[in-house]
Amino acid sequence: MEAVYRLYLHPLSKFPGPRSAALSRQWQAKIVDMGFPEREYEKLHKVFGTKALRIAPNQLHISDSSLYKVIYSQANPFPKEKAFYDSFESHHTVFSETDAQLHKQRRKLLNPLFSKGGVNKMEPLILEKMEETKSKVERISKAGPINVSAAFRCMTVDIISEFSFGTSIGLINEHPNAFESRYLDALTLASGVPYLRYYSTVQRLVAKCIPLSVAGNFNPMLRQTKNMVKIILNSYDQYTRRTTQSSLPVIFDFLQSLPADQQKAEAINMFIAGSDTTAFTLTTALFHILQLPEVKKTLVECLDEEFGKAETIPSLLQLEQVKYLRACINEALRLGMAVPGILPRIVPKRAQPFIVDGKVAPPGTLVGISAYTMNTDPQVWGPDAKSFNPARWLGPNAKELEAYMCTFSKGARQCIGINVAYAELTITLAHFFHYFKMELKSKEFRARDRFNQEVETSGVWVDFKLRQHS
Ligand code: HEM
Repeated sequence: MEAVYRLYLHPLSKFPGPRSAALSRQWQAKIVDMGFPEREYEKLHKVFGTKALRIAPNQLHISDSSLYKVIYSQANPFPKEKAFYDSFESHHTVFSETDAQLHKQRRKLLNPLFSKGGVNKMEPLILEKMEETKSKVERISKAGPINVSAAFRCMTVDIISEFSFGTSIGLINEHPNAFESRYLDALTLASGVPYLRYYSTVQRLVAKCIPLSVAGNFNPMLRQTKNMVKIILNSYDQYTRRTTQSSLPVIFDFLQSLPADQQKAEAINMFIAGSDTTAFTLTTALFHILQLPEVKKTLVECLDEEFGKAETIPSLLQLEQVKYLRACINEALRLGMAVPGILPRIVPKRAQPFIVDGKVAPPGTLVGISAYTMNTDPQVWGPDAKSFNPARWLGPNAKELEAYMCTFSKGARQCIGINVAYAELTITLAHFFHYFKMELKSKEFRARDRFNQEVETSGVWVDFKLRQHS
């Protein structure tokens, strides 16, 4: 009976899509499990000739980019889907809050820390951690290529942990001769499992029956996740017992009006949102630039000029003016989107119906447009939409293009860490391309979408030699 309803009578029955998707969420779970659902949805949009593909009994995957501003708007965005964001178990944090008013209040508390001025204060911290990473790369690269994905993950974890709660976890130098850390797998688990749990009934059930505190006693990876959370919680205790003000602002400074458990949840959440995302973009940047000799040459020449002008090293502000560096960063963000998939939203009850592909999607329908759809739309980016081409950011319509790049999402729920991410990307890429001669050793770059993209364990390997500067 339910099957007949979903196929023929359901309000979404007029939207095309695979029959199994209309019948149950199992189809979508299978697609997610394949590793990169956006590519499958892209094919199916073509097969069914639609801009609104039914991918679950109550869900549409939309490819009409003109609707992005409606769904993810600044003034009146469609609300986040509670079940999806609850699966991250960071209830009521700025990321997971589904109530618009409560979200606004929380975001207001955090905005000063993440403003351009706030983030500029982080420059010494980013430089310090980048230098630590660079020195280690220089030392261990004599023994062979380095997995840059792991190196950048260690670096971004150390930056964000210090930024979020005032204590660096210390992954860069955890292992003396490699970028290896027992916490990297734990981080993968912490950031990817909620997504899988949302789609898999079995995982959901296991998580419900066996809390992390118990499961951690049996599974080594879960034990590390538990330990990682413990470090964060200890850092909060250290923060409350501190006798002097730390030189850099930390997240807790801005959350004093909240109960302790909410401050801790926000710090854990920030730590997960802010580490692998930037590391993935840095890895993407290296992977593409090192394959394109002309791009690499132009970038290095521009950077050499900027470093040559500076008395010691160029500041973040100076590096931000290097147009070709900015173009490479934007292109790495566009193609290397760390969060490529749909961010699920619910169609609200409003005076104007929500019309997509000429049909009404009724209130309560789950909808979303992915960064993948927006960032690779040939109508916007041209026939080379899937190629790495920094020059596209140097033309007269570059500002216009920014409106279509949705790597950080848009509107009221867009990423709060944009300035942090740009600062890390700018400083790291500038120093790495100025100081090192790099050669890509990996032939391919395999990643899976688990809400955040994860580089597969095979990694991305690069040979490093120090460049000679006169
Ligand atoms: C290249 C790096 C990054 C990318 C691509 C990225 C991407 C995103 C995206 C797509 C969202 C929207 C998620 C949703 O609606 O479900 C988001 C939200 C968020 N991001 Fe980022 N992010 C990055 C770096 C960071 C950093 C460095 C931080 C913190 C230091 C951070 C913290 C957050 C937070 C707290 C939210 C929730 C914002 C809200 O709902 O108000 N992100 N990010």
